[in-house]
Amino acid sequence: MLDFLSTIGPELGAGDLSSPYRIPIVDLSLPDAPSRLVTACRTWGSFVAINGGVPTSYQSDLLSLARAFFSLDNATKRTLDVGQSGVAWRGYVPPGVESMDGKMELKEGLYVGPEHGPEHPRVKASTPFYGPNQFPDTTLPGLRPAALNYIEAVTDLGGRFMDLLSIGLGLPTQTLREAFKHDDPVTLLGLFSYPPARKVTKTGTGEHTDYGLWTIISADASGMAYWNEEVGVWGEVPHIPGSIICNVGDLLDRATHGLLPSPPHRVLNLSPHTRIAIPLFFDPSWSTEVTPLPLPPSLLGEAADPKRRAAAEKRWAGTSVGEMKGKYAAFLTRNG
Ligand SMILES: O=C(O)CCC(=O)C(=O)O
Ligand SMILES: [Fe+2]
Repeated sequence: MLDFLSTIGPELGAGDLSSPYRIPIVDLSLPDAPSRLVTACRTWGSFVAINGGVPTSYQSDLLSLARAFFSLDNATKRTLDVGQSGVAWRGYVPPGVESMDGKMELKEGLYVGPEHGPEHPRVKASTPFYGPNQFPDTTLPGLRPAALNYIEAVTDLGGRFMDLLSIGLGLPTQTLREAFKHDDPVTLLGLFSYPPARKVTKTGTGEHTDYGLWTIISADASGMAYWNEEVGVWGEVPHIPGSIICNVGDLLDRATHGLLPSPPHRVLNLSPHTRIAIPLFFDPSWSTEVTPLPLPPSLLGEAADPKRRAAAEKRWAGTSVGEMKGKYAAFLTRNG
């Protein structure tokens, strides 16, 4: 893969709408949304959704409350340290702690999720990603309700993406929703702050792929780019207020026999302002038996094309989705 730093142009990071390589926009209110979504995912592994039905006030409220959270003093933020939450992985992550590519990242974060009380069977069983949230209720009481409203609306949207994808792949509408048990998805929301990079060598989030099915992102500025392996270019994500960025994760790549690639991506904030992004990681139910999807024969034929299959196997090698069997829970405990 080309190093993205060698492809950097003056427009990179500015979300240049005239760039020939940018992630396609899919208007979810139009009848051709299923086919556009599938084409975008097959080409880029990602798309920018507009008219998705998530109230724009939910996005803008949570983006500004997240910004307010990160401007709190360090001592206050550290009282919510993610380490205190154990396997639930909910709380504050200071800058420099997480790394996607082994290099120091500028990002700081607060992980939150749907509320699960102490009596929830998965909390009692110490299931990863289930457990109490750590919200700054005293200093920022609005953050909890804004995050919970946003999680609910975006989780619904994730299910809708599944339906559109089923239709676009020529399958009955409910196929993917049922295959991944999306009445009971595993979700986690990251609230992330990316200070200005100042140098192009300092990524906010280093190059990586996402593990699960979809990552669904609202952001208040540009800075995100996806790698297209076939063309060998970075595709910039245009910043359209009110839009929602979505990308395929490794599990959906594998479940679609490699037809929808999980794209390497990174965040590089070259603007002089801090960028806030709120990705929701949308995964199957914990109890899903994950198997490759029953795609129509024509698509299975395309996926079996030797060149395409070899590229897919290269992507899967060394990831937890390489061996596609067992419950979703087991995937997380394998190398991811
Ligand atoms: O901040 C973003 O826009 C996305 C971050 C990301 O890629 C991730 O957390 O997996
Ligand atoms: Fe990611």
